[in-house]
Amino acid sequence: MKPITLALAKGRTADDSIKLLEKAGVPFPNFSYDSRKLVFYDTSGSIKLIFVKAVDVPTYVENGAADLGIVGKDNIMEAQADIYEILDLKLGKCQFAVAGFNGDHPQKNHILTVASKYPTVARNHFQQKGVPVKVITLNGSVELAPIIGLADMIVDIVETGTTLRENGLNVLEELEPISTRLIVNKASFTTRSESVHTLIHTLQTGLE
Ligand SMILES: Nc1ncnc2c1ncn2[C@@H]1O[C@H](COP(=O)(O)OP(=O)(O)OP(=O)(O)O)[C@@H](O)[C@H]1O
Ligand SMILES: O=P(O)(O)OC[C@H]1O[C@H](OP(=O)(O)OP(=O)(O)O)[C@H](O)[C@@H]1O
Repeated sequence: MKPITLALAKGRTADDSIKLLEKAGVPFPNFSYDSRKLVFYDTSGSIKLIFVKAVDVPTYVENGAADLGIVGKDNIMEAQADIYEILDLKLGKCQFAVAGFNGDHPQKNHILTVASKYPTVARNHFQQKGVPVKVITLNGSVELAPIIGLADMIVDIVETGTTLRENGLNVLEELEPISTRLIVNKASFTTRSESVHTLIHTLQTGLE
């Protein structure tokens, strides 16, 4: 039978995700960070793991290039992809937050500028509050934006709080808790039901 394809997010949660799969009884013995390989198979040959940039995992899954994906809730929310979110794998725990300088009082008629690696999340948050903002998209070092005056505040991930603290910023508002999730392509959920459900069940067992 054709293997099912699992897209695994590269980056800081990859190692724990591989360990979780291994604990659940799905080892990828050839997986190695040292090689430049991007495709791996489990021992049974029934799961094809593709190693992709975290931000791209929802795209692979939504378009059926992968049947399942392991990726952070941050990237799922930003992508707004039409997929099923099935399991909380409880890895990579952090939180979305609005951050800035405490005591900043925006002047009247001044439209707030918000910098973020997650422009859709930022826009949606302020839209829901009815606060008009201009969103500036950055790809990293987002905490720099309020310091150098590029933005009034940021929407970013906070884990330990060290990056905010070391840059003199504070959490102004706590948003969605983030963790790594298992996502599934909607068509695969039905057409590859048996293989998909076996992997879901296996991962569930690994979480216990
Ligand atoms: N402190 C943290 N900062 C960023 N992401 C975190 C943190 N803690 C957990 N995560 C989770 O880890 C995932 C991968 O983060 P990582 O920074 O490795 O990837 P990335 O955002 O694609 O990085 P880059 O584009 O800088 O390579 C995030 O999507 C998030 O779900
Ligand atoms: O609360 P903390 O434990 O300090 O973690 C949060 C920081 O980690 C992430 O940055 P990352 O290391 O991915 O760097 P980049 O986004 O600047 O590339 C995130 O964007 C914050 O800057």
